[in-house]
Amino acid sequence: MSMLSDQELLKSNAYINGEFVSAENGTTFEVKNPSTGEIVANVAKCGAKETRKAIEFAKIAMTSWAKMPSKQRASILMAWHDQIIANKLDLARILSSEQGKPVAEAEGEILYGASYIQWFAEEAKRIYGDIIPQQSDDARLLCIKQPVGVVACITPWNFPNAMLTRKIAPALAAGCTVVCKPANETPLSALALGELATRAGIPPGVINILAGTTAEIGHEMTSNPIVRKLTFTGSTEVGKKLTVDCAQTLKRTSMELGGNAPFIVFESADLDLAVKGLIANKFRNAGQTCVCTNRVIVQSSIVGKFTDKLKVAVAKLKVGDGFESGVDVGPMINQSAVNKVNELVENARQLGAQVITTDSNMDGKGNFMAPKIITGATKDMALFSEEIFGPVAAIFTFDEEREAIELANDSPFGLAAYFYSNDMSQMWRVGEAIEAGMVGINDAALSNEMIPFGGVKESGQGREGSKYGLDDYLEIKHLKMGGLN
Ligand SMILES: NC(=O)C1=CN([C@@H]2O[C@H](COP(=O)(O)OP(=O)(O)OC[C@H]3O[C@@H](n4cnc5c(N)ncnc54)[C@H](OP(=O)(O)O)[C@@H]3O)[C@@H](O)[C@H]2O)C=CC1
Ligand SMILES: O=C(O)CCCC(=O)O
Repeated sequence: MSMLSDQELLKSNAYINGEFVSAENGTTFEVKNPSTGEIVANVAKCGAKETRKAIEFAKIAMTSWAKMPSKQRASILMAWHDQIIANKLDLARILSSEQGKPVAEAEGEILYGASYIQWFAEEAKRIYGDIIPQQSDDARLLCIKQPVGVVACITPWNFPNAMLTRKIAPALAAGCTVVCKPANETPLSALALGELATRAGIPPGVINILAGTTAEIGHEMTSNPIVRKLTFTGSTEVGKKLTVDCAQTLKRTSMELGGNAPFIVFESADLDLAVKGLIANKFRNAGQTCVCTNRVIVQSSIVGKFTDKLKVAVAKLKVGDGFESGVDVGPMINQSAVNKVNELVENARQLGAQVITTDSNMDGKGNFMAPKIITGATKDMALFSEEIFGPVAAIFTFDEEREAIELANDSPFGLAAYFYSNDMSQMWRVGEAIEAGMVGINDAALSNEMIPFGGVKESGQGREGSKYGLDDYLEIKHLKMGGLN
């Protein structure tokens, strides 16, 4: 990658115990640019052996990392944050070249990812215990919080930087050490974070990063008794499997899984605001985000007006290579993602929906897909219940508020939900009635490091970010100090 100002950030070996090492058998796998199909790097293909070693190094590193005063841990985390900010452009270029999203959007992700490190560096100094009112004169009752242990982190390809920092930062702040498996499509952003961790003075073994033979790595992570917690972001199917596997050694788990976000537009809504919110939310990362709108649910009385405004806005989106200026929508991650979205669109068309493809000569070229609006969508279509994960906005209609809530909640998922209304009592009623971990009211950009990110139902459990985010990485221990008389 010639466009990097610091070539040392492009790492292709695994980051284990502070060093970049090849796989024990020397094998590699290709990481390709989804826009061009070009090979960006050949990355060390690790398996069970390398994972076991990394876990053992993480265990050794934890003895001193957990004991380090929290203020010192915080300042090391801040040094890592500062390294990331100083190298944000190179990190964005690496991210865009392996994931495809426009470079400006990738830079946004780097800043977003770094914000979790800053937040948890601050929170590291606020891990308080408790003193419980005593029950007798001769004893005092206390609670202290301790790191849960070595943490395994498995992350997806859609946010190769931020999904990892959102896990590593709270783990390290709590005093845990980590072994991370980024998606094989996008390991380079993760490995660059390893290089910057070394530069920031994060001790060897505290962060380990490897990719390769997924099933072997996953099996070692879920079965090795040293690992005390697994945190995962990805599909519900894999999340369920990992949860079952972790049950054998009763590891704690945090699961950030698939969504099926409803976006309800009530007749009282500011339609321009709703369209603006939908465009930013639905087409972010080419629709490949678990909090992207999946079902646009619009009150019948305004559906025509809303759809007209949406068509105008969608037509302005430019599809293309993330390195071209002015591009809003990059490629899909790979051909199978394109095929999956096309199948959902075709299913809707066959069941009577109209498909409006905006005028883009990029549609169907390689991994590119032009944004689409589907009108006349109904519950029997697969895209009502399946995560679209692509740039397709499907519009369903309703007549009454009760119907909108029923449609929104008619899903096993419950991650994000959005609605637009200018009726204050409706805002409270609907906000409380929707089954989701996060609800945006007249706002569809929920994510930031200060809010608890996570879902209910089959969208997972646990919360990332916010003042609650450390809890997933801490154990509460009771100490009774007796014999005081
Ligand atoms: N909630 C979310 O943010 C995401 C949801 N999804 C949804 O999931 C669908 C499929 O996407 P996909 O990338 O396949 O998601 P996956 O859940 O398969 O992948 C997420 C991560 O889990 C890893 N993984 C997969 N199987 C195992 C296993 N048995 N043991 C350990 N790790 C494993 C993957 O490795 P690798 O891929 O490298 O082999 C990757 O690092 C998408 O279309 C979308 O609907 C996808 C990504 C993110
Ligand atoms: O899991 C995902 O799809 C990424 C969530 C992106 C965000 O934090 O908004």
